[in-house]
Amino acid sequence: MMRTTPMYINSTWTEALSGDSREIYNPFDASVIARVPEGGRGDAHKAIQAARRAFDTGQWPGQPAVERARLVFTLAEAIDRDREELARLESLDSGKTVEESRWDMEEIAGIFRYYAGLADKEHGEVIASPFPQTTSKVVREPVGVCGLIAPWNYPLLQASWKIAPALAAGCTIVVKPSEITPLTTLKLAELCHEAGFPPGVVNVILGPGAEVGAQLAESPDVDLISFTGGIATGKTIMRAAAGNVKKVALELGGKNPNIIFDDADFDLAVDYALNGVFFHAGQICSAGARLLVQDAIHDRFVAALRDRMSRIVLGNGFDAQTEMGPVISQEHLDKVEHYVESACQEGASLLLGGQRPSAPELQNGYFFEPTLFSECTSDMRIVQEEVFGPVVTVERFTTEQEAIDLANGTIYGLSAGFWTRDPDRMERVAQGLRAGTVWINDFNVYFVQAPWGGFKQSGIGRELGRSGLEEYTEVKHIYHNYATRPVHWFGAAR
Ligand SMILES: NC(=O)c1ccc[n+]([C@@H]2O[C@H](COP(=O)([O-])OP(=O)(O)OC[C@H]3O[C@@H](n4cnc5c(N)ncnc54)[C@H](O)[C@@H]3O)[C@@H](O)[C@H]2O)c1
Ligand SMILES: C[N+](C)(C)CC=O
Repeated sequence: MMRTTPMYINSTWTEALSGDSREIYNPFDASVIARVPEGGRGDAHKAIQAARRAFDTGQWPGQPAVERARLVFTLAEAIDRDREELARLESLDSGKTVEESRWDMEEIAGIFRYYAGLADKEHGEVIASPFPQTTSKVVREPVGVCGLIAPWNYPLLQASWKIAPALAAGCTIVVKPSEITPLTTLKLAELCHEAGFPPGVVNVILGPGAEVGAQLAESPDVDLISFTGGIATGKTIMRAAAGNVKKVALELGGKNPNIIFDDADFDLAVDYALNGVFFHAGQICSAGARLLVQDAIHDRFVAALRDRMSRIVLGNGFDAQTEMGPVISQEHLDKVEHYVESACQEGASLLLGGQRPSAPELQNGYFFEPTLFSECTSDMRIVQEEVFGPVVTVERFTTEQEAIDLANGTIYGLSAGFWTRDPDRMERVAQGLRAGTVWINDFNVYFVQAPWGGFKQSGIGRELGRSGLEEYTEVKHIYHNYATRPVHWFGAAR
């Protein structure tokens, strides 16, 4: 299957100004599945100008919110209709199992429905003015032109967390998917076209982050940049955004602790420890890749985990029996291997995996075996840094406070989970953990109604929920004096 899809700028299908293109690969076997334009700064500039005009002429932001809601809802219905095609495209492009991609598409349609529903629920607020014969009200207005930059691991899901609320709020958008996984976002552009968004409201551009993404971050014509991706890129974007003090929303990485207390439901905790890590071969920002296990159950837990991990079925995401696909690219595979080597050198005990699988049918793809390290300590790189692969580390602890301190002992604070039957401990530990999401007796749960985002260096701002819509609005206070009297303060005889 070979697709060729141009970029989408000002409601027009567009090749790159340079004429350059890029091949897109299936991580399962490194085969070429598509060729797309490779945009550059000039293409980004064109898209930004289209979004700027669409915003400044007011056609979209000035529309009644119910009208915007109608179009966002129409888009949700189109996504729902084409969800199987979208899911298959996502799996081809990212290597994740088609079953996982189906969940993503269901969730994505729900995200557009949710924000279509919220679009006309913003009523503003009347303030009790301290002055007579005046009124004071607070309204929310769309922030303007938004640059939306998405990563490769959940290409359409992460883009939709931005696109749906931005459109519902009345912003105009320039979307940049990861250059290696653009296919579902291009398909979404087709669905936006079909839904009938006015020209310039939705633009999708492609190309390398350091050019196209950087142009979005730097441009004085962009009012807000919302970015999901790695911490180093996030910092670069913050610096670039300083030029015009644009608003910045960042969803960055995580090194998420999953704490197993000795009073936990043992079998459930083992089961969910696997769910916490191995979806999409561990390439999840919220992967519970850092297990903290209490002394009394440590050895039994590690043995049970190792046993289940050894039975994970690797393969093509389109095969029904496949449980885990490849990682995204050769470059990423090299990075995972490098972390595994560093963990061995630092003294972690490799209990399983740690290498590429030997099965002949997996040799063309970017596969890595589920990998388990025990005897890990908090000073190891493998414990502190995001590996973003099918690798889990186990640290041992004795007391509750020690578990909290270990859990909080990284620069990240995206999510955290813990397992216990003690209701008092549930409250204490949930309060002690410094993370944007805390799961008690569960892991890796997210839904559109609840906010998502990170403490510490895991990010700035929140996506999803009402906060996800508020990110795309400016607060305006309107004060009206309807009985203005002279004050004669300056230059008048008193
Ligand atoms: N917090 C969350 O909700 C969340 C969700 C998904 C992924 N992530 C994080 O994303 C990372 C993996 O994604 P990735 O490898 O695609 O990240 P990345 O930072 O390499 O790239 C993300 C996007 O930024 C673009 N980009 C790269 N350099 C840029 C620059 N200088 N200026 C502007 N844009 C630039 C890329 O082209 C891509 O579209 C992981 O760290 C993961 O934890 C976080
Ligand atoms: C936010 N989430 C869990 C959907 C994807 C993180 O990579």
